[in-house]
Amino acid sequence: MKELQHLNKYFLKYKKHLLIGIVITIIARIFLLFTPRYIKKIFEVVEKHQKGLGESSIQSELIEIILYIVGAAIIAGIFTFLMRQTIINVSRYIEYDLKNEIYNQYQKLSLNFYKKNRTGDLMNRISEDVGRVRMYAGPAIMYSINTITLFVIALIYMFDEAPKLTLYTILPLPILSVAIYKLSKEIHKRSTIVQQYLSKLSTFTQETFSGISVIKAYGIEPYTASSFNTLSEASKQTQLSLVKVQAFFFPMMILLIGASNLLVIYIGGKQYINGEIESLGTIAEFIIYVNMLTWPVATVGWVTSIVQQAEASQKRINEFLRLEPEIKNTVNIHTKIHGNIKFDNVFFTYDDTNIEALKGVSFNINQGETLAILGKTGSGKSTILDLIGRLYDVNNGFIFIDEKKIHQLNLSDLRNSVGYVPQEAFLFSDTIKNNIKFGKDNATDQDVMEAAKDAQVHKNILKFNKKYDTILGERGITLSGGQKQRISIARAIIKKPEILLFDDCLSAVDTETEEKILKNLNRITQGKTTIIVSHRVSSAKNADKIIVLEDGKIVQEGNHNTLINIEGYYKHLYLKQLSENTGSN
Ligand SMILES: Nc1ncnc2c1ncn2[C@@H]1O[C@H](COP(=O)(O)OP(=O)(O)OP(=O)(O)O)[C@@H](O)[C@H]1O
Repeated sequence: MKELQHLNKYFLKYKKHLLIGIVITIIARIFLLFTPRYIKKIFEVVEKHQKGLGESSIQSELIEIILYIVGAAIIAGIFTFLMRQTIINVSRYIEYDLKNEIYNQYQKLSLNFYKKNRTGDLMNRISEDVGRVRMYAGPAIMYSINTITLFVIALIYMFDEAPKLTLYTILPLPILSVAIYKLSKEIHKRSTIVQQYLSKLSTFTQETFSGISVIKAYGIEPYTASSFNTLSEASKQTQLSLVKVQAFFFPMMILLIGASNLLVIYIGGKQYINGEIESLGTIAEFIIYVNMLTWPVATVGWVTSIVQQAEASQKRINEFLRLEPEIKNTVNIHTKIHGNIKFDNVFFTYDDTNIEALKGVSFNINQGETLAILGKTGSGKSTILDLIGRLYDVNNGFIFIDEKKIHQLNLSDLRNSVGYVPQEAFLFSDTIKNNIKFGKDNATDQDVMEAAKDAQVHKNILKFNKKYDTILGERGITLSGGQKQRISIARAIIKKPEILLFDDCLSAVDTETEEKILKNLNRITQGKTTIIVSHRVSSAKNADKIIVLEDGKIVQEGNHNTLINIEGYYKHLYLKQLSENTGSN
């Protein structure tokens, strides 16, 4: 129960609802327990009739009792409804709060966390694990209060009436409870395996459908179909094995209720014959008690297993909730960012791969200047951009923004001042307009259009039927690589940030469009600090400063005019691309 203590703060938050729920449960059970006692009274009235009491008085007594029974049942019904409305509702509130807590924590955690944990696992903890914890926060608590109330009140009545018969009646109940506990555990074990297979099946189908064009192009449909068959066959077997155990549940309940009923009739009958109990009504009353108590007793086993599952799930949830984000904001006051950037002997190694991506990189750019970074693939270009957005912290050396060490800046101010266009454009399944506005929520339609024009994608958008309201992604149209890149550029420039980072984001557009975009960027980025990572000299040639990286180190530094006159990577690339262009003209 240690892990579940995490929920105490929520119980405290909803204590009023819970207390009302508990009181309502107790009232509901008290009214429910009226029925057996009145049934006994009916027997007694009939017995009186046998002893020769007047017909009309018996009739009115019977009608009175029946009215009591109906009245008690209606009240018990209303309170049972309210019981679910309070306690189960609390569990839904807690489920909502817990999901939000986990989601907010996920958002705070750094990129490394996402690399170490699979998306499926993150999703499971926020959906299935929270679902199991909810079963503890609602149904488990409700059934426990229910059982305790019912048991205490019923046992008081029963002992008062016939102590010996009571002992015999409740004898099989602990056996039932233990049996249900064992069965619930087995059901849980098997349903976990069923769940695993279901998620394997959905991952498989999802991947197949996402990669359907590759599958069709390679003609491997029969192979994927047979893999699917094997997987679904295994899944079917796990389902069948689960159903087998589940099938035991009700027969076992019926068997044990039957055994208790038999004991009541046998022992009660003997006691009646011996004169130990006065009325046959007592036996009828006890049979109803047995039937009333069986389900709550069965739930003791069920609830125990729910609590165990919830404890295990909460443990998994707590593992993530206790994680401290690696990148933390330590500055609460706002910091204005101007855009002077300085790298001072920066070293950076990726945790998971142990790859040393930057080895003593130093450079600086003043506010409003443009820096181009070139270099072979894997030389560390994107890493520099990630470090400026503080997606990672450096291992050694310093990054200064406006003469302040980067970790001395308010993190959200820093990120709000950065417009980042990643190497692989990521667009949401939403309208084109919302994808562009993503960087600036309050942007007007005019702003969106301006940004799209500057990114040279406006004309393309107008060709779609619904123009800016065209839905992208799974539910909508698929864009070409170049169109995606340009929408991603529009998203960054609409923000009008102080620092713009372009990570090889013109690779999929033709050189003519590239030229136009660069011309627009030149205008837009006046006064803004811009870093362009590229493999093309055409993107770099107008930059105030160019650096060439090789294996995490700066090997060349200068501007276009100086670098084309020095032997090295830049001149080599320039000549190569020049000859390619003249060749193609
Ligand atoms: N998220 C990551 N986790 C682990 N290693 C990484 C990660 N990103 C990059 N690396 C490694 O760090 C090195 C530098 O990568 P980086 O992406 O900065 O290079 P790049 O110059 O931008 O390459 P490209 O031109 O192909 O985009 C590479 O060896 C790469 O394998």
